[in-house]
Amino acid sequence: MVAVELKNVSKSYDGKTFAIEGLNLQCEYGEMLALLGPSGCGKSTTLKLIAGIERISGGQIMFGARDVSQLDTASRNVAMVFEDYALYPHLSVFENIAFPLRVRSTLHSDIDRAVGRVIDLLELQEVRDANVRKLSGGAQQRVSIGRALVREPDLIMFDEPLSHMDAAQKVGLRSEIARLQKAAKLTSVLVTHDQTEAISMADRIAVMDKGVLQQVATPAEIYARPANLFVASFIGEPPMNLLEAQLLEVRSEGVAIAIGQGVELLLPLQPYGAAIHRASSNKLVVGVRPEHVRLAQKNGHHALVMTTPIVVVETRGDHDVLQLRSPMGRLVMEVNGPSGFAQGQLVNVAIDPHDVHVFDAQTTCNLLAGVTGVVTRGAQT
Ligand SMILES: Nc1ncnc2c1ncn2[C@@H]1O[C@H](COP(=O)(O)OP(=O)(O)OP(=O)(O)O)[C@@H](O)[C@H]1O
Repeated sequence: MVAVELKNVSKSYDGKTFAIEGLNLQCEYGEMLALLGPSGCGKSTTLKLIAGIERISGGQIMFGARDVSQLDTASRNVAMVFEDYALYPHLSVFENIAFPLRVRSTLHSDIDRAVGRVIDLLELQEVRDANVRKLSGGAQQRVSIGRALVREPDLIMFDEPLSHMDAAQKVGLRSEIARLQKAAKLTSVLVTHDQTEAISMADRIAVMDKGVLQQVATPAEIYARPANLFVASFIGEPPMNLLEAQLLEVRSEGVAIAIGQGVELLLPLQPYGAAIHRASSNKLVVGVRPEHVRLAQKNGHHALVMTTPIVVVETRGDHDVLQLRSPMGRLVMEVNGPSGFAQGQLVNVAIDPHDVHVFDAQTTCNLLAGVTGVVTRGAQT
């Protein structure tokens, strides 16, 4: 069931340019939806429009069957969790969480019960009466989540909630928020520029660029089938290799394309025999994720093997990232570490046509976007 729906929503601050344009988006009950994109893509504006902090310039915002487009923040029952916690530094954990209820003049006994329940849920019993200033960043953020939860909001919005944390705190709180969100079936919107955060916490991700929604899907779907070149290059670390290519011809055994300096690759007829007709010209872009550039196996049956020099070796602990100068163009590949590879060494790499993504160079769309029944590694649509 749809909890929040944005119908053709637009927002212009200056009456000339649009910070948000024609946004259609739904968040289901109990779902965590992430708004993900680079700085300036419009995710904070979208959050403010949903919360009622900013007014829409066009379209409609629905909470269930209720049109809230013209309602102020107080009438929307939305709670916010900010990156800087926004706690009252002179108050205890208990009093910070109780604050929204005290403002509403809730009965003392009801406050004790409601705050106690939230403190249990967040496992803050041991620091219940401590001053929030004495807590770690992670614990402070849990208190601010508690303060949001105690109001029993219809929607909870997380605005870059982990930005102020160090790497270890991030990992812990990421899974903690995800656990809470699932346990309490919180309908929530997460705003983040960090793909790891979105992928690890959200049920679905809405990727935005320049105020326009690029794709909304589960993390697995987005990874396996990015809708366009923007999503392909934004999701994945190291980013997907994107190589210029050309359509040669459709043959009985596959769709022949030439990549870079004429390296021929035969794409499988199913699904490319039909999908290639969606291309607006013979100019294509082929995407290969670094983990899909593999070391060729001796006596292996590979569709495409290239011998390429290693230009750079980047050691990352459990894996190494190699930069290669291949006839296809510059390629980044990921191998298990420590790999022992060195700069200048020649390496035989293989690419499986089932692993590649093919985009229309002009429209930037994935030729398989919206094509159903195709099994891509990692996801089935
Ligand atoms: N109050 C405002 N007045 C005028 N323009 C604004 C205002 N807030 C945002 N904008 C503009 O709207 C566009 C979207 O900004 P927004 O802050 O929503 O993006 P964002 O993705 O959240 O970026 P960031 O992560 O940097 O906050 C940008 O071009 C920004 O300059």
